[in-house]
Amino acid sequence: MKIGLYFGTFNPIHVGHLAIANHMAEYSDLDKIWMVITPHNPFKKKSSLLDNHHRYQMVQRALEEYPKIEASTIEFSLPQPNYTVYTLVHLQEKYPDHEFCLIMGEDNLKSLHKWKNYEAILENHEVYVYPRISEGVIETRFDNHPKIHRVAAPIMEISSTAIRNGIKEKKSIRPLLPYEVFQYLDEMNFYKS
Ligand SMILES: Nc1ncnc2c1ncn2[C@@H]1O[C@H](COP(=O)(O)OP(=O)(O)OP(=O)(O)O)[C@@H](O)[C@H]1O
Ligand SMILES: O=C(O)c1ccc[n+]([C@@H]2O[C@H](COP(=O)([O-])O)[C@@H](O)[C@H]2O)c1
Repeated sequence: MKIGLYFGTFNPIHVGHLAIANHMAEYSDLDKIWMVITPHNPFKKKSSLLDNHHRYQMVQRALEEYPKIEASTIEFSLPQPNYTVYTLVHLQEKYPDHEFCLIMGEDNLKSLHKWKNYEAILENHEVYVYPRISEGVIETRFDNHPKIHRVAAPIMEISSTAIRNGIKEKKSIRPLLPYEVFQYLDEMNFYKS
């Protein structure tokens, strides 16, 4: 099977994430999408980060109606911070019959040259990149790269940061979250202080 790995902190998962995952599941050659919840992105501070378990619960609840998309906890048992190259090696050893591809927004492509062993990632895996409005430029080394494929997915400018800030400021952010995620956050009183 050809699996698209959609890595993220998902603090929390929002409808922008879901729209991308669904677009990839429906309009690409990928058989399945695994949303990999990252305990600790090497480029991000851990402050205001909910426990892995809660972020996983929200991803799982958001995906109940999407049979082609699954939540993956594979990084929970790997060393932190989570370097994607190690996760990919681990997954390929565990599932030798699957072909793993990466799904990322243009914002991540702009920093890919700073990722640990990014050359090894590109040597062994295809990368599907969808448009996302963000600062910075894409390194010329990635222009016309044979392993990097552009996907015309919709652009939805929503971020988990804006959602967390909105909740803190007592704004309604309800349309930005899948309903089950909104319910969970609200019941648990997350991000309110
Ligand atoms: N609105 C969106 N549309 C498309 N891709 C998105 C959107 N928000 C996040 N992504 C992408 O989803 C992946 C996981 O994102 P992440 O969990 O960091 O969400 P985020 O909203 O950017 O979070 P934060 O604001 O906390 O940094 C990243 O590859 C990121 O580029
Ligand atoms: O491997 C790296 O060097 C590396 C550097 C920065 C980010 N990543 C991964 O990229 C993924 C997207 O992160 P995020 O927080 O933007 O959703 C997440 O799984 C991070 O661990 C990986």
